Parts: sequence; C-alpha cells; structure tokens
Amino acid sequence: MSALTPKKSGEFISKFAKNVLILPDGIKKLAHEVAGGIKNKQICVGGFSQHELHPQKADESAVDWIFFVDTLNFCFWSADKDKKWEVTWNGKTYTGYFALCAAVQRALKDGIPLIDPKFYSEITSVQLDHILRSDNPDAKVSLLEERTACLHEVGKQLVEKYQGSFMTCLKNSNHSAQTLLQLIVQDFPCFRDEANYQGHRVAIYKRAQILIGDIWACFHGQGLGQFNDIDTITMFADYRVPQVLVHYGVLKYSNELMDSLKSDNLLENGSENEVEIRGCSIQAVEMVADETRKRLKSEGRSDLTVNSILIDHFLWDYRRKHAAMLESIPFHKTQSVFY
Ligand SMILES: Nc1nc2c(c(CN[C@H]3C=C[C@H](O)[C@@H]3O)cn2[C@@H]2O[C@H](COP(=O)(O)O)[C@@H](O)[C@H]2O)c(=O)[nH]1
Repeated sequence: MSALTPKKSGEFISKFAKNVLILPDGIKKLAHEVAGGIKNKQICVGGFSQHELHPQKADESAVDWIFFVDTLNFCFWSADKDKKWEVTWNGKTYTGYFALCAAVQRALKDGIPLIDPKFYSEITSVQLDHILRSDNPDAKVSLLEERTACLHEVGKQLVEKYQGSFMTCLKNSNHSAQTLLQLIVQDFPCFRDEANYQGHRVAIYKRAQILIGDIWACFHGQGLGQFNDIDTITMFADYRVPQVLVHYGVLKYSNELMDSLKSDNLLENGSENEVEIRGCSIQAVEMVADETRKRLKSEGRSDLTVNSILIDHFLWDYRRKHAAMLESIPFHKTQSVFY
C-alpha cells in the first residue's frame, strides 16, 4: 500500500488523534510571532549558513556534506543527562545535532574523506566510532551499528546508481522537491519514515524532507537549491519541535500521554501516540503557515516567503536558544534511525 504524502498524513492523523490536540488559539499566537519574524527578516532562508558548522560555500561538496549529515541526523538524546554525547571543535563544545556537525568538520580537517560515498560505503563501525568520538569519555553516540548500516546502504547506492554523488540525484529531480523526495525514499530505505495508522499507510519522511530543506536553505533557494514546489515540503517531525509547539499552546497532550512522557517512558517508533505527536506537529505547522500567509496578505505583504521549512527552523532554533525554559516540557523518546 503506497503511503499518503506527509502533508496528507498530517491532516489524516490530526483528524483521528486521541492523545494530541491542535489548539486554534495557539495557531493564531504562533502565526502572529512568525509573521513578525518574517517581516523583520529574523526568519529567512539565510538562517542555515549562519551556523558556523554548516558549509559556508554552496557547492557540490556542500551537497555531499548535507547528504552525509542528514543520513546520520537522528536520535541524539541520551537517557542519562550526565552522559551527553559532546564534541569539542575550535574550542567550543557541541551537543546533539551540532556535535555531529563538529565531528564531521574535525574528520575533514584530519584529512579523512568522510563525505565521499565510496569511503563511507565501506566504513567500519570501529572507524565511525573513532570519527564520532565524544570528548566526554563516559558518553558515546547512540545506535553506532545502525548508523554504520545506514552509511553502507546509502553509500553503496550512490556509488552504484548515482556516479558517487548525491549531486546526480539532485540534477535528476529537475528542481522538483516532490520528485527528489520520491527518489530518496525509493532508493534509500533508511530515509523511508512511514507507519500504519488507523488502517492507512502514513509518511512522515523527516530526514528525507530535512535533506531537501537543508539543500534549499544552504543554496538560499537558488541554483541547485531552487525547487519550484518547495512549499510542499512539511516541517521535520523530530523530537524537539513538538516540545516548542506544546510551549506555544499549539499542541496539547492528554494528561495520560503527558504523565507517560514525564516518567521518561520510551515511545516505540510507529506506536499510536508517537505517530499522533509527529502527525499533529506536521498539521499544526501547515496551519501556522496558512494563517501566517493570510495575515501577511491582509497587510499587503504577499511578496514575503512563508513555508513550513522556515517555521520549522524558527521552532527548532527556539528550543536550542531556550533549552532551560523548555526543560519542564518533556520530549518524546523514541529510538529509531528516522529522527
Ligand atoms: N525539526 C527539525 N529537527 C532538526 C533540525 C536540526 C538541525 N537543523 C539545522 C539546519 C538548519 C537549521 O537552521 C537548523 O539549525 C536537527 N534536527 C533534529 O533535532 C534533533 C536533535 O536536536 P538537538 O538535541 O537540539 O541537537 C534530532 O532529531 C535532529 O535530527 C531542524 O532544523 N529541524
């Protein structure tokens, strides 16, 4: 059974969700803030390159850098807060997603051809463990074997089918995000982030969509990063953005779900509650994007770019900036290679 698109999946899941609710007042409140951020250019496509660890030059190696990072861009949370995986680079210590970016920069500086698909198609888990080594000796990156298997899968496919670079996939997509999305989930199974929900096959495609979103952002929506249908890409349903949506009163969890998350119970990938959190996050951000467009239109500012990628980046960066304030809102803990 072929899956619904992520946008349709979000709509469908939010209709049937039992433990997650979308609140219209929260949508309006967040849309007001997003509209303001877009007008004053705080929220714009240039955000990606502002991170010192991201590629500063939008070229072929940036595309292979982004593909490598987004192949491993999952599950950085640690059960024990004192054993956080962290990487120090240029005198600064990073955690989570940015620890991955720092480890990649460190490896490249050491002359390891890490983002070359030929190299990582044959990488051993011992080599990867060294490359992703933490400066906190007690903490190691999670799911090492699964990460190694992901690299083998995608590296082999790129070498055998796409002349050894994701650039070929990008060129084959003819500036269509949906064509590229289908190519990614068909040819690279570790990106195929789907689930069965209420008798339907739903697709979240978090890493496949963030891969497209990061290329679009890195290239400022120009040249190789120009997609005619970029607005059809949804937010990236990870475990951080739902925290912010609860904070803004956009999502509300049932008491039962909130209590379960507060007790640090793991949520199984594909379980009803996990799918509801992720699906309602997609639908909520689509609603915020629509409400924001409506507001800007009423102010005669339809010229401004509004899409779910920009809103997602705002929310994700917001969680990073206000981590302490958001600590009282639990994030759902799921072990998977999908997010
Ligand atoms: N929805 C969403 N999820 C994102 C990102 C990013 C990084 N994106 C950067 C690139 C462009 C933007 O400017 C961002 O700066 C990582 N993640 C996910 O978060 C989790 C780790 O979180 P933490 O523990 O805090 O590092 C993990 O599942 C990871 O896959 C995003 O943008 N959106």
